[in-house]
Amino acid sequence: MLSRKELFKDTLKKAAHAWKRTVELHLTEEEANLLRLYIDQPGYVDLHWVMFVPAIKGQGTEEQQKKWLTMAYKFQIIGTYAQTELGHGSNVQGLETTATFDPSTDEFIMHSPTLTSSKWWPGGLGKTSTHAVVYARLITEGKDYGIHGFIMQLRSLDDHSPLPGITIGDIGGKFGSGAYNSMDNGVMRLDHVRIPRDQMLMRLAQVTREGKYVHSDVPKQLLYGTMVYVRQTIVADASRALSRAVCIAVRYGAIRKQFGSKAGGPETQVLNYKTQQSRLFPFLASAYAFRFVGQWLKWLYTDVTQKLESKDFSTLPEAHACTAGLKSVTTSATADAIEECQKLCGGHGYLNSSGLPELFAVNLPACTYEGDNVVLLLQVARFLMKTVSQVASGKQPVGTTAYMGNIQHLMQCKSVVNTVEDWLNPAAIKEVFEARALRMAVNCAQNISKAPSQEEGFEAAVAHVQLIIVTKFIEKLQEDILGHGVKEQLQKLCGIYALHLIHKHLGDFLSTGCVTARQGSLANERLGKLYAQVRPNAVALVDAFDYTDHYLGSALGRYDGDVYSALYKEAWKDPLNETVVPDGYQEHLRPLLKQQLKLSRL
Ligand SMILES: CCCCCCCC/C=C\CCCCCCCCCCCCCCCC(=O)SCCNC(=O)CCNC(=O)[C@H](O)C(C)(C)COP(=O)(O)OP(=O)(O)OC[C@H]1O[C@@H](n2cnc3c(N)ncnc32)[C@H](O)[C@@H]1OP(=O)(O)O
Ligand SMILES: Cc1cc2nc3c(=O)[nH]c(=O)nc-3n(C[C@H](O)[C@H](O)[C@H](O)COP(=O)(O)OP(=O)(O)OC[C@H]3O[C@@H](n4cnc5c(N)ncnc54)[C@H](O)[C@@H]3O)c2cc1C
Repeated sequence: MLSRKELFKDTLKKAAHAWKRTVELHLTEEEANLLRLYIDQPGYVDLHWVMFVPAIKGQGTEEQQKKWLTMAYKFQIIGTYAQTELGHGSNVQGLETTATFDPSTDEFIMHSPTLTSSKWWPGGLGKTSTHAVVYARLITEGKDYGIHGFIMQLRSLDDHSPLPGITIGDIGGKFGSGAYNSMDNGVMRLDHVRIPRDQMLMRLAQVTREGKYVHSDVPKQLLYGTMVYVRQTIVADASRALSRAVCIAVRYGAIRKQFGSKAGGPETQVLNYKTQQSRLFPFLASAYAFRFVGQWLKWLYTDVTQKLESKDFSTLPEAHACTAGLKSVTTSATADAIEECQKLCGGHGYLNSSGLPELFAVNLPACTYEGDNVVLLLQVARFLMKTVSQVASGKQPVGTTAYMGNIQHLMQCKSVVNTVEDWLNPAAIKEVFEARALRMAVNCAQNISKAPSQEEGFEAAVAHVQLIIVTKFIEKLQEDILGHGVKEQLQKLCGIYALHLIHKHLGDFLSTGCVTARQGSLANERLGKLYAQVRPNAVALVDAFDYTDHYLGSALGRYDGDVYSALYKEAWKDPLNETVVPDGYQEHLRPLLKQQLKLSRL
């Protein structure tokens, strides 16, 4: 119910309090991150910790890190990541802001040459950040060397006013009433602003005192390293958001009753309807699947980072493909699922007090920020096409594409499934996912020379990423899992995750010849049985996420199931209910009613 200004101020207050507690309690970085999660409101700190600090860590020299990170870690400065412009977001190489080296003063001149070169979107830029890593075209000795990162001070550390030559503001209200409106996404124009040469982030490339451009012996893609890092964290965010929505919808589904009473008996819990289960349980399974793949992705990222430190860049393309692909598939599925959970809760799901509208509005932009999901999947397609051509020339693929090495078998195999029970076999499931992904990638690679099709590449990328998620779920189940019967429940969810994808993408599986129509219908039959088996434990499976009522913020998703009293209480909190007769009655309602009354008496 807060206005934009109040909401923004509230975010500042919460962030300042969280930082105070972080310091007082000597929280570790991991604990401090958890604190941000509990605050649960997008704010400038996200950009400071998730992008500004990592950008300096990844692209700054040791000296630069020492200088800037020392201040950033103590919150003496607040930073953001200023890459996107009004005219270009996806196409990073198309950015227009310039950083022209002036050897006479040993400075860069930072400038926005056009309206479309205005920085547009960076979180925290609008009203909060004192500093930013600004991405701009480096020009020296008259030559344009493309996009590089620069540290800029934006606002005075004394009175917070923008420094000379810098025009900054907020870009305006965003989707939803609360949601991302707590964040001051900003616009910035630079008018020949001078910064010292040593504020260019110089780990990947340097400009010498004389103005000579020198590139280090590291891949230039490391410039995109911060985005790889954040995409990896977004997968974990998506799984959390999805599990919150599912928790609300499952708990409410167990409370809500409609129809089906026989001889005056109780009505049916909506969760018992098969249609409700077939819409909802795939989301429950996806929430677990995304959590497991997110844990694996975190491991992959750490592994790649360690390799990069010892100058082994071999796994960088795979890390890019995995983070880009998983970020896309998990955030798109999550946004769709939250919206569907709202429908699964009927009319009450549309109320703000259900918690679902806010959850949707906060998570929807994850499909766009940190790389539009379609653009990122096209990057995965590019990686797959390269891998296919390497396999064709005899190179053995590794990591998540290792299955492509089994090309002879996977291009021809027919699924071994013959009965409904056969679809319980993880090896049978994995084989059809591998065969589908490989065949789609190979078909796309073969067609590229004839008529390049973006959609074919996109679909092949989706198939590959879904294979990764299914595989990581299956691998998780090979680990020791504590708790009586827990593994069995997870096996059922794994089955649901994989089989619902076969159901959804049956066209792909049929057209690539991986499964027959009969096998497809056996998969559906198996899926129906799994839904029935999961139903008795559905509430326990969402309770296992261990969310407090406060964190869930939903009248429908309450742990105690006392949904109706909660909805009733929430309704009375609405400002419209502060007075019995509404504001506006005297000016607009009363005269109207009186006039109609007069007319009717004539
Ligand atoms: C004591 C301690 C106290 C600590 C206290 C802590 C307190 C804690 C408080 C808070 C913590 C917060 C908790 C964390 C919670 C997480 C919250 C998450 C919130 C997120 C907020 C997000 C904000 C959003 C920010 C943004 O959106 S930033 C902007 C993002 N922009 C994009 O993503 C742009 C997308 N476009 C691109 O990436 C590129 O343009 C492109 C599409 C990849 C194309 O690139 P290019 O033009 O160069 O073309 P290509 O020719 O296609 O590529 C060339 C080759 O490069 C390869 N490539 C491309 N990208 C990469 C990459 N990233 N890595 C590696 N390689 C890459 C590509 O494959 C090509 O290779 P080739 O071999 O085929 O040539
Ligand atoms: C809430 C939010 C926070 C953000 N925070 C930041 C931030 O802190 N810092 C920052 O720098 N940026 C930030 N951004 C910007 C964000 O990174 C960009 O919006 C994003 O990268 C998408 O770029 P775009 O807006 O240019 O979309 P566009 O590329 O213009 O996309 C428009 C449409 O075109 C399609 N499209 C584009 N290129 C292709 C292609 N090659 N092939 C096929 N289809 C294509 C897309 O799929 C999409 O449907 C934020 C954005 C949002 C929404």
